[in-house]
Amino acid sequence: MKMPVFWIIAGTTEGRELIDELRRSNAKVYVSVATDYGRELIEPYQNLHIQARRLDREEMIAFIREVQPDCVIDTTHPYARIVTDNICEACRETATDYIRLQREPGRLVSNNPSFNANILENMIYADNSEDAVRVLNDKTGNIFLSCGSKEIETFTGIKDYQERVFARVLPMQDVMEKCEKLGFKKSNISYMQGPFSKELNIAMLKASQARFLVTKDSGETGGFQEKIEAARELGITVILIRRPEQLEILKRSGKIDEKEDAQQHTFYNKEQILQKLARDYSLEQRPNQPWFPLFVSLQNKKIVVFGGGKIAARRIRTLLPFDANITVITPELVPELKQELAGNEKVTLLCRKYQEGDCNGADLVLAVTNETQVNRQIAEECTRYGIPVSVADRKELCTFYFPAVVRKGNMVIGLTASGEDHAKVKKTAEKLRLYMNERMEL
Ligand SMILES: C[C@@]1(CC(=O)O)C2=NC(=C\c3[nH]c(c(CCC(=O)O)c3CC(=O)O)Cc3[nH]c(c(CC(=O)O)c3CCC(=O)O)/C=C3\N/C(=C\2)[C@@H](CCC(=O)O)[C@]3(C)CC(=O)O)/[C@H]1CCC(=O)O
Ligand SMILES: NC(=O)c1ccc[n+]([C@@H]2O[C@H](COP(=O)([O-])OP(=O)(O)OC[C@H]3O[C@@H](n4cnc5c(N)ncnc54)[C@H](O)[C@@H]3O)[C@@H](O)[C@H]2O)c1
Repeated sequence: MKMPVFWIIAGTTEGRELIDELRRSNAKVYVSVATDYGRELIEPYQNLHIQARRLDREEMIAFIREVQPDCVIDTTHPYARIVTDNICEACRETATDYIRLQREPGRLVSNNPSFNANILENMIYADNSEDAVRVLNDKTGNIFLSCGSKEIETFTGIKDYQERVFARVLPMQDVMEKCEKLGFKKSNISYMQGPFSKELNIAMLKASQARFLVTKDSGETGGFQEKIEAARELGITVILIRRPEQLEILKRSGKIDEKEDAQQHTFYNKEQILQKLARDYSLEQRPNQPWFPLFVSLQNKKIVVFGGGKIAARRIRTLLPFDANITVITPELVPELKQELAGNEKVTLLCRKYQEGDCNGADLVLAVTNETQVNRQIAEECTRYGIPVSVADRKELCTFYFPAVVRKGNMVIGLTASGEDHAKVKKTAEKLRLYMNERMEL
């Protein structure tokens, strides 16, 4: 059966969760994130291909034509409108299915009925930042912006903005420079990273003597509710910048024309989306299958081992009888092993840390350092060049498993529990060693 292919445009928690759900599936998963930081947040696995680059519309079209996904899953931020527009247009141009996964809009409800009445009375909807500025220019009193720095320049359109506007933005160099350049007073801008409690919101709104709070509907995990409740408690008017209209976006993907259909393309949680992917694109979750024992000659093959601790030592000892050329790259090596290896011309020791390119020319690689990030880089380098790699702290990154080896002469048993129970493998191997030594006449 054909393997389903998905292209996920990520960058949000929802996106990362979905990507993780596909780890054990039959799908081939392409992921695009905007930055290297976004890439680092994603746990790699074998059928996952990540690219960290902002694509424009034409590049998206080219990418879809190249990898031919069954559908494109847009998990970008609800307000990342330009990206969503581009994705939709690229889907329409290539006649590819478009699916949206996004955080559920924040619920403006509470168990207390007076809350709803109260907050709705004090709420003004704006279609976008420009619209919010228009509304605010008809009003007097201080304004607290909590809608990010991306469009903060629009708010310089507010009369007396240097006096009236207070803002809370992320503590990043470029954001600080931007705010200063736009002429905001230092004392009016708070550089802070969320999440923010209701109490903190109340304190900040009080300190700025705000009569208006401007916010986007960032959904429940975005601290939306805490802001709304703080505003309600202080009797402050909320200017709510609406989410870009879903229906309008979906129509542009060329995939729908009826309102009911819009619902079928938008999902608020991963369970719903996984059901759809199973139904429409034959997505299947695969149980963990046993790995096949492949016996290969290591004679004069080049094996590179990164790390020189307890585990690396155990594995090097296991490898020695198989007559490979072993290069060990590690700043430190356990002293007993150092002695054992001294004078062994099959072993080369390089006393330094891993460097990109070290795997070049290797037939087999063992990533056994105690630095997760380094092991991961080694795995990536090997995957790029098709070199089999075993990663001691992350079985998902292994393209082969290092087995427990039980040997007597040329009789070799390689043992693995398919990565599921290492302690059991060890115990079983010990029993087999005893059996081989005591009972086998070889
Ligand atoms: C067979 C053996 C060969 C060897 O290492 O020589 C081996 N692990 C052995 C022992 C062992 N490993 C671990 C413990 C601690 C106790 C425990 O977890 O119960 C013990 C027991 C001990 O050392 O006493 C911890 C551990 N292991 C892995 C992870 C990461 C993960 O699972 O993702 C973690 C968590 C690390 C952490 O938390 O940081 C991963 C792998 N270990 C593998 C091989 C590969 C699959 C083979 C299989 O099917 O098991 C695989 C998938 C990848 C690979 O490395 O190629 C060897 C027995 C040798 C013998 O006795 O002769
Ligand atoms: N698969 C297994 O059987 C198993 C069992 C237990 C632990 N582990 C995992 O294996 C890894 C190693 O365990 P250990 O007990 O040998 O650790 P350890 O701390 O004894 O040894 C780590 C070694 O890595 C080296 N190292 C550190 N940074 C390096 C770099 N940048 N480049 C090259 N070498 C570097 C150190 O010099 C040291 O020799 C850990 O990640 C551990 O979680 C695996």
